[in-house]
Amino acid sequence: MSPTNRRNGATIYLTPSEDAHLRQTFKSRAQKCAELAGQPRQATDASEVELKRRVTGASLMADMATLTFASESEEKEAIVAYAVGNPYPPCILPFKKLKPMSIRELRIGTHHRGRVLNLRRVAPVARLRVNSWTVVRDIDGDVDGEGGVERLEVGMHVLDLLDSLSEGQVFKVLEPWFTMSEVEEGEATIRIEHPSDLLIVSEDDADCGKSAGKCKEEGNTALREKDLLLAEEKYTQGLKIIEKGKEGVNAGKEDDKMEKDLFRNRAHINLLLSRFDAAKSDALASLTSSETQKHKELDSKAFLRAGLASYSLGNFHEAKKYFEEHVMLMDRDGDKEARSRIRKAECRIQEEETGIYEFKKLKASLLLSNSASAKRIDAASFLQNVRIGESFGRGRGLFATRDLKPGDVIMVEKAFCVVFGWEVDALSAMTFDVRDERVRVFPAGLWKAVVRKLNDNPSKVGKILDLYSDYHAPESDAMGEGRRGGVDIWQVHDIVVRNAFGPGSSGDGEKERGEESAGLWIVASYMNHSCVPNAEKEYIGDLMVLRATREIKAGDEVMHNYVQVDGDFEGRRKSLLEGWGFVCDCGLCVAERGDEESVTEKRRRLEREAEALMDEKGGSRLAVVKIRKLMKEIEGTYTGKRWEGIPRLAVDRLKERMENVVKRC
Ligand SMILES: C[S@@+](CC[C@H](N)C(=O)[O-])C[C@H]1O[C@@H](n2cnc3c(N)ncnc32)[C@H](O)[C@@H]1O
Repeated sequence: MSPTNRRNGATIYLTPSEDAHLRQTFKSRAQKCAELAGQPRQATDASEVELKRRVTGASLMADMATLTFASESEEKEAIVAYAVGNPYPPCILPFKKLKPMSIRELRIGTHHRGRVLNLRRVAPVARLRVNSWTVVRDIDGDVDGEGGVERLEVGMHVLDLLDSLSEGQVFKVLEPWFTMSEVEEGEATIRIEHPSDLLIVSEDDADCGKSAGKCKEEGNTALREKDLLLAEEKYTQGLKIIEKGKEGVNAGKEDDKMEKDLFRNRAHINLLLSRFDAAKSDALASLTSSETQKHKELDSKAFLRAGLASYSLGNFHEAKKYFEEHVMLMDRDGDKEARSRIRKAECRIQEEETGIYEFKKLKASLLLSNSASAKRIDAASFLQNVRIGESFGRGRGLFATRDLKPGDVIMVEKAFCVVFGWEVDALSAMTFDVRDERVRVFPAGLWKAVVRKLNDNPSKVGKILDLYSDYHAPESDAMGEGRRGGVDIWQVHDIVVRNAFGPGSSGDGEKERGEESAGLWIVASYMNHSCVPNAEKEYIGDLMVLRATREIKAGDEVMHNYVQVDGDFEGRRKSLLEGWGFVCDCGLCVAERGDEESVTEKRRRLEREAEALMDEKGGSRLAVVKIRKLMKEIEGTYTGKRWEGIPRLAVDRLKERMENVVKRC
């Protein structure tokens, strides 16, 4: 083990003292929280100035865990760390059912279920790497002068939301959690982990006295200024005003036209924000179905937006249909770009149905470009050779639907989400899981990206939540009537732990940043592990290509290797148990488990002897003869019926190196 925090491939080594320190940090915080549980908060009103001073200074510091690591390490590289495994659900109650509470009512270590805090930010935001914090004041307190002031801390999924709050802006914290700070030891704080638990309230709502037209104008201005979130807010406000107007008697044709305009404009914003579900529904809601030339053009635009959204969601048949409608409603017979969109959708459909791809061209395009978008391949998934089914003793698994030969493509899958190591969002972190007290390296950047993608595209939530994880929903996490949306970040965490793949290095930038690429491929996630797999993965950008390495018959389970192929039995066993929570029962593990300790030891010793001879400089015929003899002896250690048809890894490893040794002689 290295004396410092050090990354080496996907591994981060900790010294025993760093490991102990990390555990101690998280355990003592949890202990302090338990000791103070249920106690009222200590009023921080008197120290509001001090709090504000600290928040300003804090932006210069790193997160506490990071800072501690960096000071113990001689290397500059620091690693962020945080605790997981104490899940709580996001607020699922309809907002109107929540009862307002004040800061003064907060109790330490408590999730204030059924309650809501109305707050105003009164200090800058100290943005750290996996936490941010600021100071907030009760809204009601502003009125009677007695409002409490408290620190508000947010986890990594809420950083951007907190950042987007302007000073003085009003917002709600749903079912607030009052706990011990992750940033400043010994401090109590309101803490938000689920993005849906922070609700930004626009100061003007449907009763603001503005017209919908004015909102549209303001939205258009915000769009020109590239403030997409503000533009979305303005168009939504306009739509609310129209909705409210419909309840009155004066609603007319003008409102109808304005409503369609607002939907069409918002569809554009939602496309830019990658909120494809909303972009599609807004675009379709904007359709006028009128025959006038002007309206046809507007509808054509709406179909284009719906098509682009469907394409991004991977619904290529639907995308093609919308692109065709777009062309049909154009006053001319479709421009070059419009026709090329239809062709692209047709190509994707063909890939889905035939599994025929231009792999060479795709690889070449990756080499030619270094941009992030180029690594996200424009291709469809081909999944027709596999089906998901029950795998005895292993939960669900992936099975072949037809016979496949070695080298055949089993499936091709486009990533649901990937964060490349050289992208700003990439972040590997250490987690301390309070459930099994294990410290793990975790692709935190991918976690954040998946949560964001799910919050932005609810139609994808079901598929992701169906993936395997150890997550057990806390009691109140049941789907209730009128349930608010909102992704449970803890559930997504546990899914990412068990299902993320590392698509390897994707460029020099990755090495510079020291972060690993990580992604989630939905169908591939159903593949179980075998130490003698019949499939291997290759990546072209974010496209996973899975090929058969052996003969596979229709109905056979397709399995790949979760761990280093040539790792020894004990190493594999440990890594599978700690990383994926199971004991492998593949032929190789059964055979190796059946060997006596002395046999395993003898095999290792002989292999080491052979390796030492191979390492000798120059190489001689005599060495070759000796190595061959040792290999024969190793062969002799594989005895018993259980070894029939099972690869002899020690011999295979030596065989691989032998060619070079023979060449040297
Ligand atoms: C990526 S998921 C694979 C799909 C999973 N079996 C399911 O039901 O969705 C990984 C999990 O599958 C199980 N698993 C995978 N390979 C296994 C094996 N060879 N034996 C037992 N369990 C296995 C483990 O629980 C592991 O954490």
